[in-house]
Amino acid sequence: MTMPLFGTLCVIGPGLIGSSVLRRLRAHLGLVDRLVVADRDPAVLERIRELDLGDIVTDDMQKAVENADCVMLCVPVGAIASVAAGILPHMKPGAILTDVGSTRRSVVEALTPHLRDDIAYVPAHPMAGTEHSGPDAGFATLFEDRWCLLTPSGDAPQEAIDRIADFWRAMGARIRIMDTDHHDTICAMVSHLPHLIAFTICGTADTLAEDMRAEVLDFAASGFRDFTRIAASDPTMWRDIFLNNSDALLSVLDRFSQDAAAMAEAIRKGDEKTIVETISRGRRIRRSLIENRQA
Ligand SMILES: NC(=O)c1ccc[n+]([C@@H]2O[C@H](COP(=O)([O-])OP(=O)(O)OC[C@H]3O[C@@H](n4cnc5c(N)ncnc54)[C@H](O)[C@@H]3O)[C@@H](O)[C@H]2O)c1
Ligand SMILES: O=C(O)C(=O)C[C@]1(C(=O)O)C=C[C@@H](O)C=C1
Repeated sequence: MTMPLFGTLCVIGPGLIGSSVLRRLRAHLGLVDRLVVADRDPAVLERIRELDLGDIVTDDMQKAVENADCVMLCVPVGAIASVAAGILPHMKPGAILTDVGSTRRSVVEALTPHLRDDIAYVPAHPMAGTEHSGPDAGFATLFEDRWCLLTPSGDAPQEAIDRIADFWRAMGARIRIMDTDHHDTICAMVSHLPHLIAFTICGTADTLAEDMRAEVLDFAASGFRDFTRIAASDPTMWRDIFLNNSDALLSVLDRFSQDAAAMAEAIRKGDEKTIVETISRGRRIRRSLIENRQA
């Protein structure tokens, strides 16, 4: 790995993910020479200054990117293409544009018309996070042992792909390169559908409580608590994810609904074999996640 990976790195949107990257870079000196940090929210910038996570901290996106060797967009997926459109004309020739967005197809389609021939675009999605957001939520070890999914287009130069892969390895992540649609289907299944179910089940429990005029959530013990941790996540981020990965999400939701209906049918009929098989399969899968260090 050539050091530094980037002379100047510009991070736009230093929330949970962006500030975790910045913290890691502050903890492992030498990966980049200079950190420029930009956001549209003055309170976020103030916090980044207090935490000393940037060498230059600004709300001027165009100035922020002009000397950067790499610009990393860490804003919600619904804002990635418009922020990219605003900064691309001001980036220096030969620089790399990357982002950490949770969805790919619609973001790439909206962003591609703004790309320049002399800027490589290498999207990278770290499969790591928490239900918290903002600059105070980040931590330097967030990406350790987690997958980072790179989805470069066929036009992206290999050198830029290698550079972004090296960057995420330095964040502690394991790298997998995959196709855009493949990415969206996988993430719909393992990330977007669980969030949809978690948000919805909290509402279902709350409505039941209203209907029964009784406390329901007061008695939510660890099953409900563990299952719904992710329902505390940020509404803007998740609105954008659901709307930007709607086809893949609706398709896996449909599969899940069929499987849930099959389980309901087994319970209705008293079909013990199907019930036990479904539970045992779930248990096996959950245990294998722990063995793969992803849980
Ligand atoms: N939270 C997770 O678990 C997670 C994991 C992997 C990837 N991601 C992706 O990473 C990105 C950031 O997520 P996060 O959880 O760090 O979000 P966050 O809410 O913690 O931070 C987002 C930051 O972007 C800024 N921002 C929003 N719109 C902007 C705009 N138009 N111009 C400039 N700044 C703007 C906000 O002020 C905020 O500081 C999203 O695309 C998300 O899908 C999130
Ligand atoms: O662990 C959590 O709280 C997360 O929501 C992290 C999580 C996920 O669903 O796995 C959320 C969105 C991402 O794009 C990647 C990771």
